[in-house]
Amino acid sequence: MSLSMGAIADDYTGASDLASTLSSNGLRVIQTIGVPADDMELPDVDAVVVALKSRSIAAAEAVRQSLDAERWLRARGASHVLFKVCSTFDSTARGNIGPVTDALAERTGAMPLVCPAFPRNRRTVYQGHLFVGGDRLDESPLKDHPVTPMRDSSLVRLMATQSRRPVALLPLAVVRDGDDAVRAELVRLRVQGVGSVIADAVFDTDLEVLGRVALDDTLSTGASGLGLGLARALARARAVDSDVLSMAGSPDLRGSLVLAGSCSAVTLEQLDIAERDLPVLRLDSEALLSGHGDIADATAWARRRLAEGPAVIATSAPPDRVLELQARHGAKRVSEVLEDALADIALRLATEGLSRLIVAGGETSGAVVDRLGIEAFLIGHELAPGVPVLFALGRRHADLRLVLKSGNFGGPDFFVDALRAE
Ligand SMILES: Nc1ncnc2c1ncn2[C@@H]1O[C@H](COP(=O)(O)OP(=O)(O)O)[C@@H](O)[C@H]1O
Ligand SMILES: O=C(O)[C@@H](O)C(=O)COP(=O)(O)O
Repeated sequence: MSLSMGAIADDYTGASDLASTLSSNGLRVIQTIGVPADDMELPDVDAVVVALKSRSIAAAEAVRQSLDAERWLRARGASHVLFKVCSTFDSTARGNIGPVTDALAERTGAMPLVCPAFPRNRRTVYQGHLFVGGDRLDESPLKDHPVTPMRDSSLVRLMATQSRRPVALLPLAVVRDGDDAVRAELVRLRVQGVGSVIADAVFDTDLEVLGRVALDDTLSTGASGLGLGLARALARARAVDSDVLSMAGSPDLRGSLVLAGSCSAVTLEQLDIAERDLPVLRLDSEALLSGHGDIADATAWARRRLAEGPAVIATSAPPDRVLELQARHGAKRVSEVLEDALADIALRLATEGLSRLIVAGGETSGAVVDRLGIEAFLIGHELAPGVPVLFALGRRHADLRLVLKSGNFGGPDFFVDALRAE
């Protein structure tokens, strides 16, 4: 197996978002959880997306894991590697987008294009500013994210704060002039000693230009939009066929569990709507943090519901409640305890036999998939932009179908629609 491209994703929902985009744009794709063992047997694919859980860990550790993943991908023939970050550039002043991009770029002498645009989910970049729908990033709900609150929309500024290397902007006007104009501008920037280049992109056609040009170099950093550009360029060059699995099976909803740890405005609304049709248990986060919460009770509640149909368990809360809890217990501890609680419930119920598991939230999905010990996924069809059905591969939970939903993705009826999808 020689890969056309590889990708390193900084969280699990981000990885399945990218894998889905690569798959629906013509590549055969597999997603692995962590860097696979050297002897792991993989089907014949064009791209491997290595899912890490490195978005909010210490920068040095994120760099170490990413370099490990890169080594594995290059050893399997990937001449281009995409470092997949969030389309809302989730990161802190210390990283990890800058430090990881620097380390990967230095390994191969790359001057990566950096572009988190994902127009299908209304993330666009203009004059280096990131927009979420009609709002600048710093005025969007991402300003209240529990782990990585985003308080600036200038990607040049954000990247410059995190990176050791000079950062430049590739404006939309140049992208619109096409491949040759972009190539000429990149030569000029390289001569000036630029280390990475924030690229504007508003439509998929902009990302197609960026994808074609990015393949001249060894590395790029971006979200699924750049993945789309890369996949279309590779699929055209190699005429590969798309091989998307569909979610086979009956619409029997027994054993279908939804776990939500995302506190995004989108997930909160999806939960409110799901509650009209589905049994929803909202965990008492304060009780869990002060040691009085009972995971066994929640598991027993779900077990009873799952025998009849679907069940939803959530820790999700609005920004004022998140801040209160974090002020009392510390943000890191809150995240750890609540992610652990949902992961524990997932493991207990999966061991007894679940048919479907839908998880909302990137960090939360990471905690759950790690606890289940799943090694890799085949990518099925897309339920919503960036949210595919995943089929567990490997030694553990191989019959389980999963959906890992980024907190901000999916329409208002996502949970009910995802459960009903065949
Ligand atoms: N009630 C709550 N209060 C504070 N933090 C919470 C609460 N419920 C969940 N969290 C934490 O918020 C974080 C949400 O992040 P994540 O799962 O990545 O969602 P998203 O995809 O929306 O970013 C997790 O670390 C989760 O444990
Ligand atoms: O690029 C995106 O927006 C997603 O793929 C993603 O990474 C979202 O992260 P979470 O919101 O933490 O799931």
